Amino acid sequence: MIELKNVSKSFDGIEALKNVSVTVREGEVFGLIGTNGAGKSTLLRLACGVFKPDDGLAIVDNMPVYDNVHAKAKLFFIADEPYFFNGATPKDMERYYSSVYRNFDRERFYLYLNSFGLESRRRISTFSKGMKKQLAILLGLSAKTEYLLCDETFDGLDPVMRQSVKSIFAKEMQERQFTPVIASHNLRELEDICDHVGLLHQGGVLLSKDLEEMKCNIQKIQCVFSSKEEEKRLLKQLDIVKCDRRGSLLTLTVRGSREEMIAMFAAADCLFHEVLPLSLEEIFISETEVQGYDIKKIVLG
Ligand SMILES: Nc1ncnc2c1ncn2[C@@H]1O[C@H](COP(=O)(O)OP(=O)(O)OP(=O)(O)O)[C@@H](O)[C@H]1O
Repeated sequence: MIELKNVSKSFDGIEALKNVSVTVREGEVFGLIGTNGAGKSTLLRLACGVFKPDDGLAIVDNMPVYDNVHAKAKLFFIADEPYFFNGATPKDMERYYSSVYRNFDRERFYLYLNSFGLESRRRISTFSKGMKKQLAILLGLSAKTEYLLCDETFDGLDPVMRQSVKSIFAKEMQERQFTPVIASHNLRELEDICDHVGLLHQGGVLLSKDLEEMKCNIQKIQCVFSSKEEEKRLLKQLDIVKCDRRGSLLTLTVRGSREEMIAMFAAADCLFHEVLPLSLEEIFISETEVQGYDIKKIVLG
């Protein structure tokens, strides 16, 4: 488990994080979302012991991580601009990380490299930005650390690559203790990947919740009512977050459980109704609205 307990960090008077507490449990994919400058990189750097908190504690598996090689050996951090040695090839980087991480799986690294079509002896400086990100992910996965901290690593990966990385994450999570933490400024980049999402805003945590838990509480329903009267009657009973109308077709975002909605709409006089899946953005709109925030001003959809 990674625990940040009341951590604060400032840089020359700029408060990057203020009294932030976050817990990342083992075996879940933790998404960290926030706009540019919200404090995501600072939080990840505190979590992996690159920075020392001004106040509070960063703990990995019950060990303070700063200046602690045992705790640090459990983490691999992929920076937003991955660092590679000057003139290095993927093979050179493999050699380096093999010497740093004692469980580094060389065989798997070359298998991954091959399946991603990256050449082991080509200079990394000739790779595209996306290829560099892929390589950083493959090095991080092959290091076999329990925690993989990814700073904007998914942003900019093409859909096919995202899917491949997602499947590898799922496979690794099945095979061993593996907990990825993925920071992004874009909710869509985290869609379908995360089990838990923490929202950072102006150096503080606005919310930190399980996606399943959030999904249980909000539903999207498309429906056509048999009459205006029936529409009015049912809408009055619902806790509506959003209502879009196209002719007689209504698309409603409503607070409540799926079972509750199915029962209400089945009992109502509808010509048609269907409960649909919600996007992460729609869930966040509802969650942050309760706290008086406009999500569109906090993160980019
Ligand atoms: N080394 C540093 N020196 C000075 N200020 C810094 C440093 N690192 C971060 N900051 C400041 O701390 C705040 C949080 O920055 P941070 O990089 O953690 O945000 P972020 O959420 O990762 O942003 P982005 O999405 O743009 O990468 C910003 O105001 C930034 O200017």
